[in-house]
This record gives sequence, C-alpha cells and structure tokens, in this order.
Amino acid sequence: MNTTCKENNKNPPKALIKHALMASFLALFIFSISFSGIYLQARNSLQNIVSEKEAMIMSLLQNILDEALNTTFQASLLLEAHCDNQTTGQLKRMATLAPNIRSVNLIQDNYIYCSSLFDQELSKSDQTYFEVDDTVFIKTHNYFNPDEKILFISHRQGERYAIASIDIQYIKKLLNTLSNHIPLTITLNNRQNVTYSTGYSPETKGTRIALNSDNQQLTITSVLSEKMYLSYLGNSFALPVILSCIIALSAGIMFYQYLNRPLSLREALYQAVSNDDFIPLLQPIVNPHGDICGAEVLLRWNHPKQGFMMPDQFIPLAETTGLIHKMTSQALSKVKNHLIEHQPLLPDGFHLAINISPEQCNDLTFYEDCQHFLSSFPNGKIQLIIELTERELIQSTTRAIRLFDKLRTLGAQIALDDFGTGHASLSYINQFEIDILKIDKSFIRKIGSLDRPSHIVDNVVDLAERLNIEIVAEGVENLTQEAYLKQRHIQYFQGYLYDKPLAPEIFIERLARQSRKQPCPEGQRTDIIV
Ligand SMILES: Nc1nc2c(ncn2[C@@H]2O[C@H](COP(=O)(O)O[C@H]3[C@@H](O)[C@H](n4cnc5c(=O)[nH]c(N)nc54)O[C@@H]3COP(=O)(O)O)[C@@H](O)[C@H]2O)c(=O)[nH]1
Repeated sequence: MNTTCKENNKNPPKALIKHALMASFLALFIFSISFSGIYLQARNSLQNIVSEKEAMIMSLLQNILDEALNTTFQASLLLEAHCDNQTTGQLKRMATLAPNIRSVNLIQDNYIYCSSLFDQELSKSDQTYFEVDDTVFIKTHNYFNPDEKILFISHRQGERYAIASIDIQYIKKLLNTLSNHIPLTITLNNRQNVTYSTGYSPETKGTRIALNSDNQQLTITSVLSEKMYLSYLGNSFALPVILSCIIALSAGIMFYQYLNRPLSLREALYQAVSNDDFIPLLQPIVNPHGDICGAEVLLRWNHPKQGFMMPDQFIPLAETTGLIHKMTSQALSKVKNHLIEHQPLLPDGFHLAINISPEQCNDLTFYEDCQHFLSSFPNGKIQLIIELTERELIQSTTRAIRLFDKLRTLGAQIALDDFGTGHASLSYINQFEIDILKIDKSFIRKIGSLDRPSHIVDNVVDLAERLNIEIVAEGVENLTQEAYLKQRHIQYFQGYLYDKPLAPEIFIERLARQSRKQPCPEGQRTDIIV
C-alpha cells in the first residue's frame, strides 16, 4: 500500500495531466471560436474598405472620363473647320480648361491633322499616324510621348474623330494615393481589355471584389489574399486578438482550478465511479495442498491525489449513496476481462468470491451482471460465490430471497462472510440457504493463543459439518493456524500466509507459476500490493 502511494506522489497523477489537457482543450476551443469571429470581422471590414475605395476611385475616374468626353464632344464641333490658328487656339483652350486633359486632337483617315500641342496643321507622317481603338482606350503614342501609356477618349463624327488624352501617370498617382497599399486593377472593358494594376500580379488568388462603371467602360477589381487578411487582422485587430487570448487562457486556468478543487469525499466518489477509478484486487483462496483454487475480489480506490484507498474508507459512503451498485458491476466486468484472457490457467470450478452490501440484496441488476459474467466462461469453469457480510443486517425480504434464488439458478453459491462477528449468524443460516461460511479472521487469530484459544473455530466447524456447509478460513497468517485448521479438515484457506490481495496481473502470474508447477519461493509468498 505504502509503496504504491509513494509511487503515485512521485509522478504527476494521471488525473492532473487529464485535467491539464481538458483545460488546454477548453482554452484552445474558446480561442479558436473568438479568433474565428475576429477573423471574419476583419475580412468583412477589409472587404468593405476595399469596396468603398473602389467606389471612390470609380467616381473620380468617371469624372475624369466625363470631362474628357465633354471635351471631345466640344472638339468634334471643330472637325468641319480648317486647322488654322483659330482652331488650334480653341483646342488649346479646351485642353487648358479641363484640368486632367493633356491634349485635344482632331483625326482624319487615321492621321492627326490638328492638335492643341501645335499651332499649325500637321501633315501625314509616321508620327501623326493614329488609329482610334474605341471610345476609351490606352495606347503608347510614339508621337506625343513614346515612353508613356496614355489614356485616350474619342468622339466620332463621320470619318473623323476628336480625341483627348489623359496622362496615365496621373491615374497611377491617384490609385497609389487612394488604394493605400490595397492592390487594385482597372480594366477598360473595350475589346483589348487593357488592364492597369497596382502592386500585385493579376493571378493572385483570393476574394475578388469588382466594381463596374455605369456605362460598363471600366471595371475596378481587387483580389484580397489570405496573407492580406492576416496582415490587416494583425494591424487593425491586434487588441481583440490579444484580449481573446487572455480570456481563453483565463478560462482554461479557471477550469483547471475547478477540476482540481478539493472535492468532498462524496463528490470525489461520484467522479471516481464515472472515471472508473476502482481497481479490483484478487486475494488467492487456496485448498489444503496450498494450490490456488479461487480468489476474493477486494476493491481499492485509485484516488488521483491520495493514491490507493482501502475499502473501509469508501465502501460505507458507496453504500449510502447507492454507488456501490455501479462499483460492483464495474469490478465484475474488469475481473471478467482479466480472467477471460487467461482462462487456460484457471482450474475448473475456480471460486470467484465477490462481496455485496445489504442494499444490493434487493437489486436485480446485480443478477444480470452475474449472468453476464458467467455467460462469458464455459459452463463449470467459474464457481461464482456471493459473499454476504454479517456486519450489516440483511433484511430477508421477498425481493432478496428471489434474488438469491435466481443467483442460485445461475449456479452461484452464497457465502456468509465475517461469520460470528454479528448478531444474526444463526438466523441468517436459518433464513438464507448458505453454501459457505467464512470464519472471521478475529477468530483465526486466536488459534494458538492462551486466551480462549480456538473454541469458536471448533464450534463453527462442528456446525458447518452438521449443516453440510463448506468453510473458508480467512485471515490465516501463520503455519500454526494453518496446521490447526487442516487438522479440522477445513476446505479453503485465505490469508497473508498465502498472499495479500493482488493486482489482477500479479494474480495471473501466480496462476501461471502454479500451472508450471513451480511452488512460490518461501520469501515471495506475500506481496506488497494491498
Ligand atoms: N460490498 C463490498 N465490500 C467490499 C468490496 N471490497 C471490499 N469490501 C469490504 O471491505 C472489507 C475490507 O476489505 P479489505 O480491506 O480488502 O480486507 C480484506 C483483506 O485484505 C483482509 N485480509 C485477508 N487476509 C488477511 C490476513 O491474513 N490478515 C489480515 N489482517 N487481514 C487479511 O481481510 C479482508 C477480507 O475480507 P472478507 O471480505 O471478510 O473476506 C471486506 O471485508 C469487504 O467487506 C466490494 O467490492 N464490495
């Protein structure tokens, strides 16, 4: 017991690790929920900002285009006139008055013949050759400025055109100023689909936000990538992210503290049952030759903080809370799993004794548990023994008698535990059909002593013989006791002389050793596990 407790204190108990994991999971869960909310909010916010910027740029561009269209319309009125000083003067005036226009030109047969940039009529040459593409289009014009792209707006009248040019540098500056690092593309929706973008390559993947002008001449597009969303989140939503981190962490810590709060024994017991924290130890029952022919199931509570706890510390509470039903059921199931795996090691008719409390005598689900247990083994492999303790008064109700009858039909036997310690020993024998008497260790301890040595043992043996009831002597601790009991032809022995209650794995090892017919070395007859 002590050894096991010490080991438990050395390592962080499993429960603490489990609680830490649960608390971390909660913190992570809260953080992911709140972070997702913040992230969605950041996405919406960035998308709104981009839409607003697009609308603003669209409106400014539309103004520039309207102004240029208006200018070309006015210039088209000069298309019939000669390109003389008066015409060029008017063209210059138009270009000067419209702030975004750089030049106004008149074109016939794809040649510029009159321009606000020159005073006289221009003759046809390579430099004056100009093909009009659409109403709005971009071109590199080798005559005016060979290195720069220029946005042109045209107005057609018959075979002639009036065109106005807008420096694209101006639009670029406008975009750079307004977009504020949000990459934007302006597309002219003519057949060439000329694209002008700022800051990113058009194939960037992400959310596409596009705005078309009313006359479908322009589209402004922005593609927002995941990286942009995250950097916007980092810049504009850092505080909410930090706060959600703090909240999640605090919730995790609080939950951890709640899980590790000092529990009342009752709360701890409820938790232990739901965590299945009970370990059924098996104490060997031997025959007069010292061979293991059975075992008694004795529960230990593997308490997360206090280590192994003995039955007297929790069985009474388990009885008053009713948890004893579930605990017995869990114990039977665990023992079944251990024994089933090592069936060949079990001698036929292996005695498996399980303690039940008085309240379980009215519980028919206990019958179902026993039925399930026995059905897992071949017929006759296990002799199930139900131990009724004499310490508490068992009511001989019809329900209890029905339960015992049903158990007996399964082949189970009824043993009277702690025989002689209570007040009802004889009346129990009278009321219930008892198959086995367990002589209490307090009487066995007296064997060989001077103080009323073994009279009670002798009387119990006589009584059992007369009633044809088998006897288990419990609490056999030394060879004097064993020799005396053997002399009295007692059938079964249980006590520290043979082994203490053992962890099921160790009990199986003992059985394996016995099946190899290797008797236990003298010094190893008992084990530290209780
Ligand atoms: N309803 C349930 N009651 C249960 C269950 N498991 C245990 N119990 C009850 O607790 C009582 C005490 O059990 P435990 O502390 O495990 O003590 C047992 C043995 O360890 C001890 N023993 C066995 N041999 C010796 C020995 O040589 N010397 C010595 N000093 N003690 C010894 O005796 C107890 C065995 O008890 P018994 O049942 O009377 O055979 C226990 O009595 C149960 O009533 C449970 O699952 N349900």
